[in-house]
Amino acid sequence: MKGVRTRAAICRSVTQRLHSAATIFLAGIAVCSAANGRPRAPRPTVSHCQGCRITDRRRRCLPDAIMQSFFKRISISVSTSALITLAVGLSLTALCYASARQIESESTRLLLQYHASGHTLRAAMLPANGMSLDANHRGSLYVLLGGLLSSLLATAYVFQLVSRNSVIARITGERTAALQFANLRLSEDIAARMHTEKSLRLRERIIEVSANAIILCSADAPGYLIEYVNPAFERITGYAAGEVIGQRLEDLQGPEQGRQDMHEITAALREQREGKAIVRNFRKDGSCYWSELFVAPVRDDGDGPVSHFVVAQYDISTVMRFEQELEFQARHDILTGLANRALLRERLEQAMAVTRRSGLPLWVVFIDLDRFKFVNDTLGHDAGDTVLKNVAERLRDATREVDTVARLGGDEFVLLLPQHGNGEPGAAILQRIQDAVAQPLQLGEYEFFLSCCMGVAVYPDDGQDADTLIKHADIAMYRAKEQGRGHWQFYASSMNAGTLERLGLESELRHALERGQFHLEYQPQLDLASGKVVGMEALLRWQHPQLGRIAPASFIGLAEEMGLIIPIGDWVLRTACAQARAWQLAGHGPLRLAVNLSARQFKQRNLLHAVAQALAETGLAAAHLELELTESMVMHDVEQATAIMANLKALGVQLSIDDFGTGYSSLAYLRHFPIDVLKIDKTFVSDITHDDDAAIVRAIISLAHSLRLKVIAEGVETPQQLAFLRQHGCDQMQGYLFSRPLTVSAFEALLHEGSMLAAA
Ligand SMILES: Nc1nc2c(ncn2[C@@H]2O[C@@H]3COP(=O)(O)O[C@H]4[C@@H](O)[C@H](n5cnc6c(=O)[nH]c(N)nc65)O[C@@H]4COP(=O)(O)O[C@H]3[C@H]2O)c(=O)[nH]1
Repeated sequence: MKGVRTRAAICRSVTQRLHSAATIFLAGIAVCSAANGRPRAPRPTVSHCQGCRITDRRRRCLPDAIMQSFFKRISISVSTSALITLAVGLSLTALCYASARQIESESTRLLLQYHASGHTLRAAMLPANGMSLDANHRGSLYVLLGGLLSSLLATAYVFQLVSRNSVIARITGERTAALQFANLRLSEDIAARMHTEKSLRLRERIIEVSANAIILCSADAPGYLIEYVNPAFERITGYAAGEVIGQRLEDLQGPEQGRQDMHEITAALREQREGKAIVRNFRKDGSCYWSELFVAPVRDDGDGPVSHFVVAQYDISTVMRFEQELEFQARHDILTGLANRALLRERLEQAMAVTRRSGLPLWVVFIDLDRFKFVNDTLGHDAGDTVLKNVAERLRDATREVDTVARLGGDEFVLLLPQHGNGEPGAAILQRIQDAVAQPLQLGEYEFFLSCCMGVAVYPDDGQDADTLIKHADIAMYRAKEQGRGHWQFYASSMNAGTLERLGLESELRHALERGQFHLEYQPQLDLASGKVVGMEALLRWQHPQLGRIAPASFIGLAEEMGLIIPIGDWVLRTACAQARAWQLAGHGPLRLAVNLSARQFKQRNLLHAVAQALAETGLAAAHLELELTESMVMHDVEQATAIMANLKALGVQLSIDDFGTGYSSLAYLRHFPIDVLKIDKTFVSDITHDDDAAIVRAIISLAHSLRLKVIAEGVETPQQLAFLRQHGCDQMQGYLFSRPLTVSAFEALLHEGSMLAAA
C-alpha cells in the first residue's frame, strides 16, 4: 500500500508541476498578447494564479501611465511571440515527456519488486510478457506527441491571436490618433469660438462705454430708422434710447432740416458709402452743439448687401469753441474786445478797396488818451484796464455800424471812418468822440475827466497803404498832443520829419537803460558864505552810440510820457546815492546829494519804498539826500502832494522846490509844504541885472528866509550874478561860473583839489 501511496504522491507532484507549467505557459501567452498592444488583457489572466494576486492588486494600484510605459518597454513582435510560445510549449512537452517516462519506469520497477517479493498481482498489473521497451513507453510517447501538438496549436493560436491583436492595436492606434486629432480640432474650435465671443463682448462693452455717441440705423431709405444708440448718445443729446429707437435718423438734425452741412452725410447714406462732416446738432432741450459725424455702411457677412449704417458722433463743441476763441483772439484785443492791429489792417484794406470804387474818402483816426499813463501808474493796472474798457465802449457807442474801432495796445485806438453819402465823416464825428471820451469816469473814490488827442490821415491823399495811413494818423496825433489835451490834428506832409525823429527816439529810449546808455554827471553846489562845495546835483545823461549825446530836455519829457521815467528815475536814485556815499567814505565830508524827481515818480505809489530802499542799499544817510520837486508837481494836487512830502520828510530826506518862480506857485501854499530849500530858476538868475527879475529874486530870497527855507540859485554864470546873490543873502549857488556838471572822475578831481568859490 505504501508503494501505491508513493505512486499517487508522484502523480500529484507531476500534476502540480504540469499545472504550474500550464499557468506559466498561459501567462506567457498573456504577456505576449499584452506586449502586442493590449495592455489591460493580462490582468484577469494573471489573477487566476494565487501567487500573482498581490502583484495584480499592486499593479491595479499603479497608475495606468506606468503600466502603459511598462508594456511599451517590453514591446515584442508577432513572430517573437509565436517563437516564445513554441519554445515554452516544447519545453513543457519535453518536461511532461520526461516526467511520464520517469513515472512509467518507476511504476514498472515497483511492480516487479512487489511481485518478486512474493505478492500476487493481477495479470493485468504485470507487464505483458515479451512486451518491448517501446511498447511500455507508449504512454510517454502519447504525452510527447500530445505536447508537440498542443505546442504547435498554442503557437498557431498565439500567432493568430497576437497578429489579430496587433492589427486591432494598429487600427485602435489609428482611430485613437484620428480621434485625438479631431479632439484637438474641436478644442481649437471651442477656444476660437470663446475668443470670438470674448472679443465680441469686449467690443460691445467698448461701444457701451465709448465717450462718443454711436448710432446704428437700418439701411432702408428714406427713413434709416434708428435701431440702437449707445449710452454716450443719451448723455450727449439728452434723449433716452427708447425715445429715438424706431425714429428717423434725420430727426436728430433738430429743427433745421436739410442743412448744408448735412449734405455729405445724406449723400453717403444714399450712395451707401462712408462719409464724414462737421455739423451742428441739437440736444433734446434744443441747445446746439457741434459734432463730427462719421457714417459707414455695415454689410451682411462682410460683403453682402448693406443692411445697416453705423454713425459715430464726436462732440467737438469744446474744440470748436476753443477754435473760435483762438480765431477771435487772433483778430481782437482781449481786454476790450475791439479789433486788433491784424483785423484793423484787414478792414482797412477792404475799406480802401471800397473807397477806390466809391471815390469817397476814408478817414483813419489815431486816438491817444491824455494822462492815461498817469492813471495807470498811480492807481494801478486794474484802474487802467477799467479806463480802457470804458473808453472802448464809448468809442463804439460814438461811431456807426460801418466804422471800425480798433485798439493797437496801451491807450492807442484807431478808428476807420469811411465816408458815405450822408456826409460823414466830418469834424462833427471827431467832436462826438471827444465828448464821449470826456464823460466823467468814476474810479473807486476818484472821479476822472478823461480826454484824448486825435490825428487824422485821409485815404487816398495821406497814404496809399494801410501801414502808411496808420503811421501818418499817428504823426498827426503827436502834433495834436503838442497843442495840449483834447486836440485833434489832420496830417500834413510837413509833420513828417520832426515826428519821425521823435518816433525813432522813442523806440531807442525803450532800450537805453538795459543797454547801459545812461550815466550821471554831478554839478557842484557851493555855500556862498564859505565858498566851499557843500553838495552836488545829479544830472542824467544819455549817450547813444549812433545819435551821440542826447540832451535831457529831449528825452526826459518823452520818458515821462512813456512811463519809462519810473525805472530810469529809480536807477538815477540808486546810482547817485551810491556815488555820494562813496565820496563820503573817501573823506570828502558830508556832501548833500540833490536828485530830480519827475511828476510821475512823485505820484507813484511806491516812491517812499523806492527812496528808502535806495538809502538802505547804499548806506547814505537820509539827511544827505535832497529830492528836487517842481512847482507844477506840488501845485497840481496840493493835498496829495503835501501828504507825499510829509511821508518823504518822515524818512528824513530834504525836499526842495526846483525852478521856483517859473510856475504858478501860490506863495501862500509854500508855508504848508514841508520843504527845506527853494531853488531859484536860472531864468531869473540870468536876468538878475534887470530890475524886474532882481526884484523877484530878492522877494524869493526874503520869502524863503521868512519860511526858514534855504535858497539856492542855479544857472549862475557871471561874477555879477554871484555878487548880487551874495549881496541879497542867497545861501548857495550852482552854475557854470564855478563848474559845469562833471563826470564822476572830474568831480572827484575837483574835490581832491579842494576847489572853492572865490571870496567875495
Ligand atoms: N545855461 C546854464 N545851464 C546850467 C547852468 N548850471 C546848470 N545848468 C543846467 O541847468 C539844469 C539844472 O537842472 P534842472 O533845473 O533840474 O533841470 C534838469 C532836470 O529838470 C532834468 N533832469 C536832468 N536830470 C534829471 C533826472 O535825473 N531826473 C529828472 N526827473 N530830471 C532830470 O533835465 C533838466 C535839464 O538838465 P540839464 O540839461 O542837465 O541842465 C541842468 C544843468 O546842466 C548854467 O550856469 N547855465
